[in-house]
Amino acid sequence: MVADSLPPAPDTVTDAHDGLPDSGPVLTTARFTLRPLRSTDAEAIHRLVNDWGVVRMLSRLPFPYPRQLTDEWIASTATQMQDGRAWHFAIIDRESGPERLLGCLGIRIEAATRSGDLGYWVGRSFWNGGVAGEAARRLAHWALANLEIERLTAQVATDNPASASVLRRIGFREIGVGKQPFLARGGEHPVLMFEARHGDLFSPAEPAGTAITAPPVVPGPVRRRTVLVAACALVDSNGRVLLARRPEGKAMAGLWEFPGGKIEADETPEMALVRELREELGIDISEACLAPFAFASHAYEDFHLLMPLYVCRRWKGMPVAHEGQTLAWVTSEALDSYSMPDADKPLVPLLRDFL
Ligand SMILES: Nc1nc2c([nH]c(=O)n2[C@H]2C[C@H](O)[C@@H](COP(=O)(O)OP(=O)(O)OP(=O)(O)O)O2)c(=O)[nH]1
Repeated sequence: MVADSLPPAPDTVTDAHDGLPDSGPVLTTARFTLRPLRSTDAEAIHRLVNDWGVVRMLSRLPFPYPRQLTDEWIASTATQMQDGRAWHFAIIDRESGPERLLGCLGIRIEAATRSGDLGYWVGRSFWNGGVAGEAARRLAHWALANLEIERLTAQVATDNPASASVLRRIGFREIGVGKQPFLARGGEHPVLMFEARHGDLFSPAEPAGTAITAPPVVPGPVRRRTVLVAACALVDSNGRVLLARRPEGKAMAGLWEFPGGKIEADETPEMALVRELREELGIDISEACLAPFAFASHAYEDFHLLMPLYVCRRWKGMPVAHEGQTLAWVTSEALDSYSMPDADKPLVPLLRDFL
């Protein structure tokens, strides 16, 4: 269990009310459903969390944990989600027949640093079954792909090695030690601090430890197929560039890219861009408005990307996301705060100087 986890401190402002709209994202893993909390979860949550073994690892909870605080906290989660301040979920076991709540997890957003703090706990009778890892991995992937954050943080009490290894298995990196007040323990306690960014998280298919295993030594140059992709920096009259965030389910989900796509066999790069921008954004550009600007040549693990980048200042229509992407008009000063694919990184300073 992560120290800075759920539920919040008793003095947290809450909007207690009866019954909650069951709205908000619902995520699934192989075994569990992660869904927004309901007022009817209170009894199960209180029973599981009001346990010294659980509470001592959660920084913000008193012990014993009063039932009334559970109700207030559940009510507050809906408001926090609506305001985009935090996203809380119940971990529901789908295999158990009638709904069985195993624990909770959530992410609190720190807008100023574009980061989200991950917290979770699992009821004692469900420990050692991989519940926290499976749920936290899903939430971490979802958050980095869908929320306005570029990194995740988490803290674990130093006497909670099981939780630290959950984070490592997901792909979190340890970045230091600190101290946190733990209400139930009546004072400060040392914590390990963790962080994960795009690219750190292991995919569900990757066996734990993949990233730290030394790659096999391959003699000679690695041969990869070259993929041709045309991309375009659309620049508006205020000098802002349009970036599109790759949606969940695609490779590099959550990273921001220049609109564009693969060049088909019978296409020129310009033809591909005219087609892609119509399909992806619903805008019409003319080939004559595409100014070649720079190119990326980058070795990804499974292919080599060759990507000409064009600049375009004139088009017809208003860009609208047609393929599940999120769009953002970004000033040149803000470009650095958007995580982009590795291939794009050398292009950003060139574009910033140009704008
Ligand atoms: N459009 C675009 N693609 C980029 C950028 N940087 C970068 O590495 N890429 C990569 C991501 C993809 O592997 C490939 C783009 O191809 P795509 O958009 O047609 O492919 P995709 O993975 O989204 O989807 P699919 O067509 O393969 O289903 O190039 C960029 O700035 N813009």
